[in-house]
Amino acid sequence: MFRAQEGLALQMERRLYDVPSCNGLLRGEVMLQALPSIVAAQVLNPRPGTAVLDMCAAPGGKTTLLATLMSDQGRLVALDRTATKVAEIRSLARDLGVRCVEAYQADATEAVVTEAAAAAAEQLTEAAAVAAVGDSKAVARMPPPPQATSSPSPPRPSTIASAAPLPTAPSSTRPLSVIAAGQLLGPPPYPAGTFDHILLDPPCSALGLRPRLLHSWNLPQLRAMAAYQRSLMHTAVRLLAPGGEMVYCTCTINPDENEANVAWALDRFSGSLRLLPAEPLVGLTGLTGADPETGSRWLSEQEAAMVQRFDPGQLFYERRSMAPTATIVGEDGGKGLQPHKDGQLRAARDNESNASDPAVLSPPPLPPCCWSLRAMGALPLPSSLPPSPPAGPMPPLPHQQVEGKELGSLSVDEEDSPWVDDVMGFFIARFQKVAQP
Ligand SMILES: C[S@@+](CC[C@H](N)C(=O)[O-])C[C@H]1O[C@@H](n2cnc3c(N)ncnc32)[C@H](O)[C@@H]1O
Repeated sequence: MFRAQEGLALQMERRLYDVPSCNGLLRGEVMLQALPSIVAAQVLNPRPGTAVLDMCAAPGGKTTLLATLMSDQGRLVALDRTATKVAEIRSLARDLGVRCVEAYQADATEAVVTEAAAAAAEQLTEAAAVAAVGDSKAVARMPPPPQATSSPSPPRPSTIASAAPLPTAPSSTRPLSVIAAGQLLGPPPYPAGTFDHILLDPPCSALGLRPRLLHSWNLPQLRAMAAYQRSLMHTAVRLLAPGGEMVYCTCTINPDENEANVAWALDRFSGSLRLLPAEPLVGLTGLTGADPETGSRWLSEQEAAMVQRFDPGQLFYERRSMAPTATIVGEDGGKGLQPHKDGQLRAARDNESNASDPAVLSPPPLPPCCWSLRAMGALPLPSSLPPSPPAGPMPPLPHQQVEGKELGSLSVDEEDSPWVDDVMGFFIARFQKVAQP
C-alpha cells in the first residue's frame, strides 16, 4: 500500500449495501453520508440551545447534522482553515436551511484565547470599572496590560506536554449554555471553557477510505499527522466547558491517530478528562496493548470497549451483535424516521409509543446512511439483510496471484464472503471534561 511497486489488488464489483447517489437531486432535502460519520455526530448529540464547536468542519457534513440534532437552536461555530472550504460549509448550511451555524476561516489550533490575552482583557475590564467610579489614581497605579492582542503560534506538538495546566474547573458542573436566538459567538479566539460540545474531526491519513490501491504517505508522515491532531486536541480540551463533552473521530485505521491519541489525551489531561462510552456503539471495540515500535500505549480493555472502530476488513456489527438497519434523522431533533415491522421507515412522532414494537426497540435504531431535515414519508428498507458473519477470525479470502509488477484485480463474491463490506475505516471516541469538586 505504501509506495508499493507490486502486490495484490481487489476490485469491488458489487456492494453489500447500495445507497443510491442523489447527485444533487434532493439537495436541501436529504444529505447522504457514510454511516460512521452519522454515528460520530450522534455520539456528540449536542443539546438544543447550547454552544457547540466543530473545529475542522469543511465541507460541513457533520456540522449540518449537528445543527439538526440541536433542532437549529443555540450556536454552532464551524471552523476550517481554508477559505474556499468555509464557503462550502456556508453554502451547505444555507441549502439545508440551518441558521444556527457560524462558519469562520481560522486555524483551530489558535482558537483559544491565550492566557496573556485573557489577563490583558481582564485588566482592561478592571480599569474600565475603576474609571467608571472615577478613581483615576487607582487606574494610574495599575500595571500596563501585557501586549497580547494577537494569539501567538500554538506550541508545537513536542512542547505540548510541558504546556501550562488547564484552568481550574469551577466547583460544580457548569450548566449548559443557553444561547439566545440571534446571539452570535463571533469568530475565534474564544475564552477557555466556552463550548458545551466540541467535535474534533481533524485532518487524518484517511487510511479508512477505500478503494485506494496506492498511498503516498510514509511512516514519519503518519506520525507527524498524529502529532498535529494532538495539537488540535490540546486546544479542544481548553475550549471545552467543565462537564462538556468532546467527540474525537478520524477516518483512518492507523492506531497512532486513534487509540494512541486517545491514550495520550487521557494521560496528558489526567484528572481533567475522562472517556465516556461513544454511544450509540455501532462499531468494533478499539485496539488494546501498545505500539510495538514506539511502545506508546493504546487502550486498556475497559477504554477499548468505550470507543468504536470501523474497519473495512470486518463487518462493523460483528462485535456489537447488532444487525444493520436504518434511521433517518428528522427535523424533530433526532427521533426522525424509524424502521417499522413492515420494512418501511416511518416518522416517529412524540405521541406515538413504540414500546410494543420489537422492530423498533430491538435492535435499537441505528444511525442511517442519509438523513433529512424534513420528514420525507416512507422509504423502503433493503429487502434482505446480509447474514451475520461467522464468529472467530476472518477466514482467508480466495485470492489469485498477480504475476509481475502489474496490479491485477479479483472479484469477491459477496455470498461467499459476507465479511466484505462497504463500511470505511473510522474511529470515534467521546470525552468529558471533568468538573472538579
Ligand atoms: C476530515 S476533514 C473534516 C470533515 C468534516 N468534519 C465533515 O464531516 O464534513 C478535516 C478538515 O480540517 C481542516 N483543517 C486542517 N487543519 C486545520 C486547522 N488547523 N484548523 C481548522 N481546520 C483545519 C481541513 O481543511 C479539512 O477540511
